[in-house]
Amino acid sequence: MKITLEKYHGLGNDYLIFDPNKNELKLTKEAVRLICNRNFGVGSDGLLVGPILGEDKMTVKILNPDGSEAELSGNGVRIFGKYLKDAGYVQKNHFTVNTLSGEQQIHYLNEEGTRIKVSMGHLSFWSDEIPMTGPRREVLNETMMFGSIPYRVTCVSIGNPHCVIWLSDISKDLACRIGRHSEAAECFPEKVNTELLRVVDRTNIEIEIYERGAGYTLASGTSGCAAAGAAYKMGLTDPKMYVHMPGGVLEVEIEEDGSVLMTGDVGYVGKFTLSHEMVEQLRSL
Ligand SMILES: N[C@H](CCC[C@H](N)C(=O)O)C(=O)O
Repeated sequence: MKITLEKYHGLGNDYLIFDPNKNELKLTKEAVRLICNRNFGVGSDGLLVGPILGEDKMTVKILNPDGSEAELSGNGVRIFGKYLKDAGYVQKNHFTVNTLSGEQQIHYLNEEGTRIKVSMGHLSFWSDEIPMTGPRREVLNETMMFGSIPYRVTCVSIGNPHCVIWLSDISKDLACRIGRHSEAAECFPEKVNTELLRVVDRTNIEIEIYERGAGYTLASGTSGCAAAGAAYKMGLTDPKMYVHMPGGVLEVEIEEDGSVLMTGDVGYVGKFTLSHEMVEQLRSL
């Protein structure tokens, strides 16, 4: 049995694509963890399983390296959009991809499909839609304790849950120190992605990211959209801005109706054919 995986990255947020039309392997949580492991496996920030074809829809399952499934991944959907073009599944420059959180519109902005615009759906700050415990309210500028330290947080869903913390100074170290506490805080029944937000000016923000189910990453599309949405909701920025992350820059636009457009680059790393030994190990998990 031959298993091949294609590796892409969105601003350094790397994903492996497992195409079920080309690979026969039952993917258990343990198998996903091993494939994504940077020492014992191929290594990535997640796995994209698709296209799952049916009823003239193309669906992608988004799996974190801990084996959990995510409702949406901004970099993941952009990467998947490029794979669909590279693998010949689509010829048009504008089409729809189906995820757990709904349908995303993909627009190729160049012939190679390396620059892609995605309509990411709507932002919601309502606690029951994030989800968060406590009375139903919009979670804006609330004080929350992470690691016995108080932080002002704005929480938002864009299909997956986010906790945005506005600070004057941000760093990888601080993102990891806070993220370790916030990811699995009791008030987030489905856990949470955490972003540290620094507002540079009305059209530029900077973020550091600690992803649910993945930990620290160099970039995250949904995190970029969530942080941009929170900054705009707090009146700190214009609706269109550049989101600067350690891995690169995303363009994010918050539309009048609260829907979000995200534009950024995608890179192709290469194809991996797993060894017989690795395939047998995966089949045993
Ligand atoms: N870890 C996230 C999913 C991946 C998000 C990120 N890689 C992106 O590009 O949006 C979650 O569990 O909600």
